[in-house]
Amino acid sequence: MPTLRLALCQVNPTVGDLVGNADLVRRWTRQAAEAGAQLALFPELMLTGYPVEDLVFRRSFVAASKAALEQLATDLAADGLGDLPVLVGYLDADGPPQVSADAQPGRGARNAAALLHRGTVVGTYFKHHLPNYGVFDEDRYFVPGDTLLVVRIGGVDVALTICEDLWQAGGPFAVARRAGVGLVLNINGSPYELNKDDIRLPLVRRRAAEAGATIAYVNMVGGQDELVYDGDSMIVDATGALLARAPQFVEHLLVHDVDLPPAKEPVEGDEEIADDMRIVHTKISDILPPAPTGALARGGIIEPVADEAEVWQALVLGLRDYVDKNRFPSVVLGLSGGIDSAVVAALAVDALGPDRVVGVSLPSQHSSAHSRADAEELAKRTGLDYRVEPIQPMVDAYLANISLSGVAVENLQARVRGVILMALSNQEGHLVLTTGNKSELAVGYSTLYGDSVGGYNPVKDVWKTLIWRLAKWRNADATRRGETPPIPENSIGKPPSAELSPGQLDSDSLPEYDVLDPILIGYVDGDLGRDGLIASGHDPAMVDKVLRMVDTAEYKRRQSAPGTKISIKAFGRDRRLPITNRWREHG
Ligand SMILES: Nc1ncnc2c1ncn2[C@@H]1O[C@H](COP(=O)(O)OP(=O)(O)OC[C@H]2O[C@@H]([n+]3cccc(C(=O)O)c3)[C@H](O)[C@@H]2O)[C@@H](O)[C@H]1O
Ligand SMILES: Nc1ncnc2c1ncn2[C@@H]1O[C@H](COP(=O)(O)OP(=O)(O)OP(=O)(O)O)[C@@H](O)[C@H]1O
Ligand SMILES: NC(=O)CC[C@H](N)C(=O)O
Repeated sequence: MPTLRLALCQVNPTVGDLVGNADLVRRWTRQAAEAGAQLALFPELMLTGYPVEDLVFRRSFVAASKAALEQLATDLAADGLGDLPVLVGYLDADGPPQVSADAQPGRGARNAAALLHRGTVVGTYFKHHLPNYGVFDEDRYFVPGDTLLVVRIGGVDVALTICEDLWQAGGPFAVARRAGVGLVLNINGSPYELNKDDIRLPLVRRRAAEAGATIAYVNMVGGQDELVYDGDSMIVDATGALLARAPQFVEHLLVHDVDLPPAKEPVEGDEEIADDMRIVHTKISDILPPAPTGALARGGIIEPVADEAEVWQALVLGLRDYVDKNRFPSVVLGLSGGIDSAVVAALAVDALGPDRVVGVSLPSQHSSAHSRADAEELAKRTGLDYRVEPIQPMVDAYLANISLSGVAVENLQARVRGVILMALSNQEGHLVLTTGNKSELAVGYSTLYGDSVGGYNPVKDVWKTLIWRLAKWRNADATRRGETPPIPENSIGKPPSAELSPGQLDSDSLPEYDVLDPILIGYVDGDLGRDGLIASGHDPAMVDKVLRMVDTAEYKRRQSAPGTKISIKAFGRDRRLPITNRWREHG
């Protein structure tokens, strides 16, 4: 039985950085070769990054992607790595964009994978199943492929597939069984969602059974605007046994020796028709690197971590990559002494280090002594750059010149804070972090152009009840490691308050968060209607109140900063609703 040493390269590409991404492939291919690999795999749209969105419509970008692929094949050979077959995702096109006036049926942009060997592209596969739900819009961009490519490597027949091909029954994996392959490669740009890693393994097992073959699944890591990729690359054999699994949220080279069935005829050039796909065979078996020597490569199996640890890592990576890939030197945020800003500050310090985080206390006449003390305590524990900028003189200057009362005065304070944070951003170059959690965003509990100012919101997709769980987990984790817990216990324990008027508490305007969040989760994440929410046990009057708040806050969400998606339905691209909308479920 042949053995192939596979190298799954779980790397972090950057959208649009064709040169940098190609360099990443060259560096990791070298490492794979040094580990004795016989086949190296890189993620979906590796060369362009993923998703490239409307860059697909730019012919110049498509041409650059194709040229970068050819150049990469040449460079790998020049690097002395040409003997190692490398599978890499890239953007291709065999016709004008689908949206153009000269569009041709069945042709256009392609989400593609190329097998590189000895300085040339020896095979190309076009993604067959295109995801068009949630954050994915691939029907807008790509034409589906209809051909399964089978390559013979080291005496094993290997089929190439891309991401969504794995998520739907039928199609490439069923066709792979008809082709009698021993191994299916699946390259991914699969964004993180809480619990998705629990879905992936059973899914890969089902497809392994469908194909009757081993599956090597490689996913990218890193942040891209709202999305964060968690890696979680793995190899599962035809019986469903998990052979190797990479850690989440870090770059990783997973090298593993896999025993595979020898190829049967047919060979190169033979074609069959199966389901709605053709099968094309390419034979490159004569040009393998020498068999690896020494000990067997065993990639190891990383066990999944607790939900809070997983979400924390996702938020840290999403923030770090947003800041670094957009080339910000540092971030700034307002520290109120409350839990949201404390959690965002702790995330920022974990992501960037304390020297790159500025925390500003912006007290007004309503700020309590404890909130100032808690903000200062957080700064001391984390070591971030702490400043105090009292806002009252600026608020008073407004009020001396314009007559305001009630909510207008409350919001003025939040807006003066926003002005100061944006001024510090302009003056010193920091990215402003905004701190509204998902519960607040859902019900519109924030001041437009006030505390909602900012370029990125690390907790945009985190329900308030999860914010508290994360804070407790992060502190406990620090204690376990013998470190100082970053978040003051006071900030975790005290009742939430905007402190915009005397004695104000969130609970004056909102239900308690342990009542609010389950209704919001049903309405937002679950798309339940009023009747469904009441049937699942919620009080009808409370449901009406909450739904009214959510429905009328759409305009605020549409203007809100992007933030890391961690749930099945994040505000923004996952959940799109009209602002002007008279449909109401509530009484
Ligand atoms: N459909 C629509 N399309 C576009 N714009 C629309 C709109 N409807 C209202 N507007 C505009 O929005 C304005 C109202 O929004 P906005 O000015 O934000 O004010 P508003 O939502 O009335 O008040 C903000 C609320 O958030 C609370 N808050 C503020 C700050 C922090 C926190 C916290 O979480 O701790 C809570 C605060 O106590 C207050 O209850 C209107 O005056 C109008 O200009
Ligand atoms: N006194 C303040 N100093 C600095 N920033 C503030 C102050 N008050 C509010 N902010 C900013 O506005 C955001 C929203 O204010 P809010 O009072 O809701 O605080 P929070 O941190 O969200 O905590 P909580 O909602 O639990 O009170 C804060 O996260 C913080 O970034
Ligand atoms: N890029 C893709 O095709 C991703 C789709 C797939 N459902 C996933 O989330 O992993």
